[in-house]
Amino acid sequence: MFCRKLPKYLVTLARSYHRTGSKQSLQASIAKVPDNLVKALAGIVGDKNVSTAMAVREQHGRDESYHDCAPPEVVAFAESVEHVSEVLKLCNDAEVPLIPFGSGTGLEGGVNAIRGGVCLDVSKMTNIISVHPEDFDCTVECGVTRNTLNNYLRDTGLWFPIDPGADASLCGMCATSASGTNAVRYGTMRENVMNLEVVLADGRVINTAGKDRRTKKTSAGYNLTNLFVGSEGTLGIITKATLRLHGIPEDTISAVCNFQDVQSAVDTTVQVLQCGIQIARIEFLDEVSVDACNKYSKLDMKVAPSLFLEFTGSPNSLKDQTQLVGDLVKMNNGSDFRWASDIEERNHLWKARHDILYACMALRPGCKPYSTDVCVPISNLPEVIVRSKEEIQKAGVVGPIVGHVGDGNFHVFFPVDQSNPEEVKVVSEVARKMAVLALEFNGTCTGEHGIGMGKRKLLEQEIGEDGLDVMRQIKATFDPKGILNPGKVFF
Ligand SMILES: Cc1cc2c(cc1C)N(C[C@H](O)[C@H](O)[C@H](O)COP(=O)(O)OP(=O)(O)OC[C@H]1O[C@@H](n3cnc4c(N)ncnc43)[C@H](O)[C@@H]1O)c1[nH]c(=O)[nH]c(=O)c1N2
Ligand SMILES: CC(C)C(=O)C(=O)O
Ligand SMILES: [Mn+2]
Repeated sequence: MFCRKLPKYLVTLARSYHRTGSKQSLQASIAKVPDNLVKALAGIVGDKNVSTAMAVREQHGRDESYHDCAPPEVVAFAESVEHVSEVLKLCNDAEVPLIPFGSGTGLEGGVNAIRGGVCLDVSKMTNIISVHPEDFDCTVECGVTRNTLNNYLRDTGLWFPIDPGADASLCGMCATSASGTNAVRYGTMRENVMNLEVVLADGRVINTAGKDRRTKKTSAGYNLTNLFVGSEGTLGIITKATLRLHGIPEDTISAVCNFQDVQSAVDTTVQVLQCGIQIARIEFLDEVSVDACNKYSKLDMKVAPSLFLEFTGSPNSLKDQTQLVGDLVKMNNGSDFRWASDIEERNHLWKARHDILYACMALRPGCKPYSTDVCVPISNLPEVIVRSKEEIQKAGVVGPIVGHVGDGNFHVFFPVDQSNPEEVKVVSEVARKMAVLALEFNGTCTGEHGIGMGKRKLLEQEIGEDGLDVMRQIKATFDPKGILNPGKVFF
């Protein structure tokens, strides 16, 4: 059976672990922890659910980003909220870092165990607990991915539209406040989460909106739900999410068109939104991204700044929307409107869009993605994109631009050779300048990928010293011993 009270020597080890300054002494004390901790962990989750094998640790010590792998000391797989709660009590008592792991598709090094400790993988918790079609909501366990949920929902005529491209876990998506190509129509995770079950650092289990509550609105006290959305595993482990569902649209048409320059494409986007057109998706690709996309996804688009569009609704509303958008495209000298109405053609187009990260990496085989993620008010978008492109060109690096431009959000996916520190430095500097530019234009350094390890300095610039102090106080309230994903969001 699991022993809840930790042996005294383990507690002492854990304390010295926290006090040690140098990396070497830190590692030395970590190295002694696993044998005992592993035993205690196995007592909770079972032998088959604990691993110290290097291959498993390495798999869990990195996400899809360029950040160096930082393997945890141990990986434990939870199968229930009780497991999560007991593991947290154990780590909290021993003051050992604990890093939640969803599906590892993050882009800011969120799962990297930069201070060692235990990785708690929650991907085995895959129950879809309830679906209420008449109320447009569902409740899922943390390991359910968005594709699994949408396959499950297929016969109900409903779907969960938040779509970060990757088949991420839905609670990982809560943890990073993910969004993607559908946000212009449906919002982000923030607007689509109604309640969360969260295990706190000391093992207590709370429901952020109260147990079993699933209302469309609430004014009951502080908004704990949205405090945990975007908390990146630093405040608690999300074990269940109650999510809003939406009706699958009656009809869908997609289109691609291209422009003479970046400015015209982005101006068109701004005008579409300012006209109040309820577009389902509007994505920008610059000529470098289009070229990458053509090569990787076997498309033959004109290599020019382009918009990928999607319209949904009744046949009549589709007619109105497409006509109006067509006029705006023409007004901005856009051309080559290509429609994709049959499902295969549409799927191919959007698959190409979702594969863009890999398409950009294929421009320089062996490189890892360094992704920027700034977001600005839509009216500032044309200037920020144009000036960002100038910075990329000045630095002489490959920097394809792809944007959820309907939200004022865009990325540069720099393929970066991690083994070349000079190159990493140049790319980091362009990314930093872009973020600072976005801040000057009333924007944020991250629209959807989160702070993780890569944007901690920028967070201070964005929120200000006092704002950051309040965030630290919140962290200390939820996690007084600082065991939850240490070194993320803050230094
Ligand atoms: C090809 C491709 C394309 C995209 C993206 C990735 C990739 C590989 N992403 C990024 C990514 O999919 C997104 O960050 C997911 O929300 C991460 O979910 P995971 O389950 O993989 O979390 P992952 O395991 O990577 O963890 C991410 C962070 O959340 C924490 N965490 C995970 N599960 C938790 C839980 N249950 N409780 C508490 N904390 C938890 C982790 O500790 C970590 O800090 C993205 N994103 C986006 O917003 N828009 C986009 O367009 C894209 N596009
Ligand atoms: C590829 C990922 C990082 C993304 O955010 C996107 O495609 O929009
Ligand atoms: Mn994105």
